[in-house]
Amino acid sequence: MELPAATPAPAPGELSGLETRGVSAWFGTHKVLERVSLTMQAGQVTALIGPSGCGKSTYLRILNRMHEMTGTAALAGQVLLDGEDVYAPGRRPSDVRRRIGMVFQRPNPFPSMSIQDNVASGLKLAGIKVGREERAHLVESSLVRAGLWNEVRNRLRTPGGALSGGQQQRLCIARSLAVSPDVLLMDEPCSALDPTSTRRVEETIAELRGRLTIVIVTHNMQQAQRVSQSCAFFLATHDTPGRIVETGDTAQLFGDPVDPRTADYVNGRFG
Ligand SMILES: Nc1ncnc2c1ncn2[C@@H]1O[C@H](COP(=O)(O)OP(=O)(O)OP(=O)(O)O)[C@@H](O)[C@H]1O
Repeated sequence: MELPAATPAPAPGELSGLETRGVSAWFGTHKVLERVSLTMQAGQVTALIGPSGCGKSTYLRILNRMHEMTGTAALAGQVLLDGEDVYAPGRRPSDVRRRIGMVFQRPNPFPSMSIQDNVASGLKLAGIKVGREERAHLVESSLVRAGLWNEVRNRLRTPGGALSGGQQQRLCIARSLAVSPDVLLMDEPCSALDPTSTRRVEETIAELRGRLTIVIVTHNMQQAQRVSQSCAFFLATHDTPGRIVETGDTAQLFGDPVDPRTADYVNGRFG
């Protein structure tokens, strides 16, 4: 599947990269991640792959401080956005979540709210006040960047819930983009979509590359290869928590993996 070329990257220094150092995680006494260190390059798409239950979603939720919303959750290690610890004392989780947005497995627009209000709701939730004109501009530019503008420009006041599943997912991407995040986390964003909608979301990801940093969890090996430049393979066993087995350039990890467990997984021999 041919995807459009990435837009030219902004000047170096304008984009934020993300890095974790020795991140471990628990739910109660159950340790689910073990010392995960990973660099997610600014402006690139990093795919997290691995069998069910190896901790990919937990890791993603740690990156924007959603993990701590679960009562029993604990963690150790560091998450650095532009070199600064997002868990530093005094740093507000809501500020972190504005800079590091998230798109979920199932599209979750506000169904009875209009398309334009859905996009603008991200601003409201983040406490960002804008005038009417700027709001309209942000709604349009966010929908353009999410690849949805042409399909909805004549029905901005109709409910978000009336869109197709794929369009709803792109609406959720637009909602995230409206607050100008540095990083967009995507947790299996196409798993509830048909192949055509999946392709459209993948095109959107390709168009966003170079404009912000993207981290995507996917079970779809073809998708990981189509959309990402870097890849991390997670694995947990019956009695050991999830950890990274191998990380690197996507083409290399799929074409010439170093670890035999990576080779088995990317070639569909388990998981
Ligand atoms: N809220 C929770 N409370 C307790 N345990 C949890 C919770 N969320 C996840 N876990 C456990 O943490 C481990 C990792 O789960 P996680 O969802 O991060 O894995 P995953 O690799 O994303 O799986 P999948 O690919 O199936 O989504 C699993 O053992 C899971 O049961």
